[in-house]
Amino acid sequence: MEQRVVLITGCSSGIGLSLAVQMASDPAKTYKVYASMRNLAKKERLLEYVKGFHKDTLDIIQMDVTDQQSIQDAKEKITENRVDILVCNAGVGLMGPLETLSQDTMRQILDVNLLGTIRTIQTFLPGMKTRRRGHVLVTGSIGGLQGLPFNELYCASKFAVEGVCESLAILLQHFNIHVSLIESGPVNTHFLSNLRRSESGDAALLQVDPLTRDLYDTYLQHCSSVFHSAAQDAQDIVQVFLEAIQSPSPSLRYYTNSALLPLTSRKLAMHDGSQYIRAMSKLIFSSSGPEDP
Ligand SMILES: NC(=O)C1=CN([C@@H]2O[C@H](COP(=O)(O)OP(=O)(O)OC[C@H]3O[C@@H](n4cnc5c(N)ncnc54)[C@H](OP(=O)(O)O)[C@@H]3O)[C@@H](O)[C@H]2O)C=CC1
Ligand SMILES: CC1=C(/C=C/C(C)=C/C=C/C(C)=C/C=O)C(C)(C)CCC1
Repeated sequence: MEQRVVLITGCSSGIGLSLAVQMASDPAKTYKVYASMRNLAKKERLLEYVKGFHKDTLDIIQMDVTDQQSIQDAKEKITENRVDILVCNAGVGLMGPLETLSQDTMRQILDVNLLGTIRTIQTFLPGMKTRRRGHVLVTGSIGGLQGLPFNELYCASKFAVEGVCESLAILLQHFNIHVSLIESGPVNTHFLSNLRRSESGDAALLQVDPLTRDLYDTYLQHCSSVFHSAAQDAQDIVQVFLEAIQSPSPSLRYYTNSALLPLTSRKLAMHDGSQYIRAMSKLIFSSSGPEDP
């Protein structure tokens, strides 16, 4: 049977790397994986994982999702001249009080997470439409479904990606193209160490009022304990990707961690949003307690 051609962005580490390794190592050689990364100097880690298995199932190519020319060049390296499964996974985190974020930092996050995802889809969508076949998968986040304090820009980028995918999914039904978001909570990857903080770092933080600084400290402690105690492994996320990829009728959303669902449904339980805000505030800041108005 003809191999299914897969392009994955952000394969230098984390979820992208694990997904590329798993798909390229499929014993039936079902997939031809183009594992893309913005910096090919980082390809050794991926090569170590696949060892000798990859000759006809893996190609590592350069692709920076913030650079349209680099996406175009990557497209031209796909010898099959088609992509059946497109995985938009590249992304960066950003944490810090909103008022400390520089214009450049905010632009960079939106450029990678939102516009990078859009550019990638724009480039490969026309081919899928012509062939009336394709599956676009995007690494979504709890931060795309509900607000997280001190993650305003990151959440804005991931909420926006939800809007792009949900809107496209309605249209693309007419082209037999599926869109799926793989919604993850915390995952043990390089995400936390790679995440951007405010450009001007500690100096900007010192300008912020003391209550915000205290709450930020509490959040950072909470976040690191959540990542240590409840984070999933990239391999768990890969299993959910494969479930979506192998489904004859893929859904728009897949949740990697059922523990997230109660919080997500709180958001919808009261239409004015108050229940979710109260629950999340209590979970994260319970010891600090909100000040009386
Ligand atoms: N880890 C988590 O807790 C969660 C992560 N996610 C999402 O998962 C996705 C993957 O992150 P994860 O594996 O966790 O973290 P990693 O930091 O390990 O991986 C991120 C990948 O994105 C790449 N990347 C960053 N900027 C660009 C760019 N301009 N062009 C191409 N690639 C780029 C990185 O490359 P480089 O090495 O060059 O920086 C890296 O390969 C992201 O979209 C993230 O938002 C969602 C929910 C939870
Ligand atoms: C408090 C709390 C949570 C906090 C999650 C956090 C802080 C997640 C951060 C996620 C990031 C940064 C994702 C990136 O894509 C959970 C686990 C939802 C549920 C239990 C209570």
